[in-house]
Amino acid sequence: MHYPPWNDAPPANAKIEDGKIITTPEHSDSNFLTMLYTFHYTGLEVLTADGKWSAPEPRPGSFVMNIGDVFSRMMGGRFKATRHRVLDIGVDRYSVPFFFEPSYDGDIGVNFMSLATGQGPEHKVENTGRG
Ligand SMILES: O=C(O)CCC(=O)C(=O)O
Ligand SMILES: [Fe+2]
Repeated sequence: MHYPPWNDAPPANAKIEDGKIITTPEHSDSNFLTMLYTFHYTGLEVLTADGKWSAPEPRPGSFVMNIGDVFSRMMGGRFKATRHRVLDIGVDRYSVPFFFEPSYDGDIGVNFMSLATGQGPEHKVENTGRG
C-alpha cells in the first residue's frame, strides 16, 4: 500500500483530534487475521482496551498481527478485532498487509471455542461461501 501525504491540503474529514491527520480512518479488518509489515514507518495506531490510541513502534523484520472480524466472531467475542487507523506522517508511507481469509468452504461458525471446551453456546457450522 502507498499512502501519499496530504501535503498541507487534507480534506476536512481527514482532520481528527489533537490536530492529527488521517489517511485511513478507524476500522477493523473484516477478515480472519492480518499480517502487516510497516517497514520503519510510523503512522499506524491501534485502539487499546481502555479506549486509548496507541502507536506501536515500527520494528523492521517483524509483523503486526491484527485480529479480524471473522476470528473475533468465531471466538464468541473473547478476542476483539483490532480497531486501527493510519495517520498522515507527512511523507510517502508504504506498508504490506497480508489479509488471511478463510477458504470458501471453511467453517466460520460462531462460538468455535465450545468445540474444544464443551462449554458456552453451541457451535453452529457456517460456511464462508454459503453464509
Ligand atoms: O498501512 C497500515 O499500517 C494499515 C493498513 C490497514 O489497516 C488496512 O489495509 O486494512
Ligand atoms: Fe486495516
